[in-house]
Amino acid sequence: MSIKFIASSKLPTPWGVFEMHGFEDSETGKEHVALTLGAFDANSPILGRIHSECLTGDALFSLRCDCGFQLQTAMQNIAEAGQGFILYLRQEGRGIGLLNKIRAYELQDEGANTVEANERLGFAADLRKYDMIIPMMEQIGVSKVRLMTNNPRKVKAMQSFGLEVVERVPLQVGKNRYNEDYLKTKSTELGHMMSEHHFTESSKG
Ligand SMILES: Nc1nc2c(ncn2[C@@H]2O[C@H](COP(=O)(O)OP(=O)(O)OP(=O)(O)O)[C@@H](O)[C@H]2O)c(=O)[nH]1
Ligand SMILES: [Zn+2]
Repeated sequence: MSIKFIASSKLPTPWGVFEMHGFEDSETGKEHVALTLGAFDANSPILGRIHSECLTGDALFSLRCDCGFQLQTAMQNIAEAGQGFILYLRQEGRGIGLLNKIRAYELQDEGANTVEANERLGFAADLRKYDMIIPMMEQIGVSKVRLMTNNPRKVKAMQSFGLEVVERVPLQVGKNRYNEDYLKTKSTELGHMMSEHHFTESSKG
């Protein structure tokens, strides 16, 4: 693996002033980011999120998915807890990239679900890998986590790297009429842990 820490700076946001840490993956050319808030004690579990890039949801306010809502809620939860981290991983479109995601959306506009669309384009449903988080977690000094996610793959990935997931904190926010089917497919075909009950609530850390 070829992840190198490059630099840190402040990142003021509506939820608080985070520290932003930049990393370079010389193998893929990807630039990953970690946000941290507060001072970490190595022995206590830290509230955090691993978030995969979604330009459409995170930056362009798309209602096709829940990504932007999850990111904002995670930042808010961290601010309320007074400490926490977000690893923002540049693996757009579950690893297929932005342009292929737009191709997949085109197929979804014609009736395919999110998994079928990937498969019709010749991709697996989820191409993401998480090994870049090992040096990122080491750099920010966190090894015990309360992980905000509904995705069991993220929990398993962390555990397989020797990181301790003390608790999974559900993050079910942002359901709307445009992403209802997408969220259903995530739950039935991608294994996401979602309950109807949580859809409308923001999950508090
Ligand atoms: N290929 C594809 N990617 C999508 C689609 N909708 C969203 N994505 C991508 O799916 C990824 C979602 O990542 P995360 O927000 O980390 O979440 P997750 O794996 O759903 O798990 P959670 O932690 O429960 O949110 C992002 O990379 C999005 O760009 C889609 O219809 N097709
Ligand atoms: Zn998204």
